[in-house]
Amino acid sequence: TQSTRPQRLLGAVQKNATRGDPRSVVRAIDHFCRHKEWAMNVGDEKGCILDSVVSEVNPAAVLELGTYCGYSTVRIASLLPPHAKLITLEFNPDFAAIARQVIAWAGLEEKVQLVEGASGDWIPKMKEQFGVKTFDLVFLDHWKDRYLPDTKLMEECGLLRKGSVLLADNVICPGTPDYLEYVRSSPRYTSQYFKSHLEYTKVEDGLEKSVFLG
Ligand SMILES: O=C(NC/C=C/[C@H]1OC[C@H](O)[C@@H]1O)c1cc([N+](=O)[O-])cc(O)c1O
Ligand SMILES: [Mg+2]
Repeated sequence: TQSTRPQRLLGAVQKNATRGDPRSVVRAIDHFCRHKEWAMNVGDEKGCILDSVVSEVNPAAVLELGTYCGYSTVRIASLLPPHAKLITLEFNPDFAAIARQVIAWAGLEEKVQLVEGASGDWIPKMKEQFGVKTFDLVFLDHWKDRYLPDTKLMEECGLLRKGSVLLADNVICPGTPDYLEYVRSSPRYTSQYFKSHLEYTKVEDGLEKSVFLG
């Protein structure tokens, strides 16, 4: 039977990356996506911006919305201080199954909790299920029409504190216009756009970094 693109991406990791070496996993996925098959990872160019924000925030608690194959999960987790935790939500069970193996190949299972299900269902349960108080950093990379409702939900559930950083992928392509309008016009956020390109292409895209002011 025909393999899926995520399965072929995992194969490229297992073939070309070194077990326990997150940077080699990132490099193997980028090579696969640039030279074999495009896939919707944040990619190397926007990935560098992601790395710089993670390093600047130095978060103890991170939430990622939209795991896909675990590329950004590995990038983020590889930069976390000891005892820091990353919870990543993925709705699609096939993607989740691949991501678990990519995260394991990178040797980052201890730092990552992958949760399968819908963000709208899980966000209200974060505190009781995972003992989370607030998130220092949230990376939004899931369905583009869920960025705004899920951000409002995180506010309502008290998951954001003064200084929490939201970093959103694809604010230009595919685009998240309602989210962008909200974080840029709300007095509760200070927002900054990092211009870049859609992963592995010359199409404009960018990341929006928004600091919650409490
Ligand atoms: O839809 C995107 N991401 C959300 C993914 C949604 C699907 O994967 C996770 C979720 O379970 C759903 O099945 C996306 C799309 C493009 N794109 O160019 O179409 C580029 C990107 O960086 C993206 O994150
Ligand atoms: Mg994306």
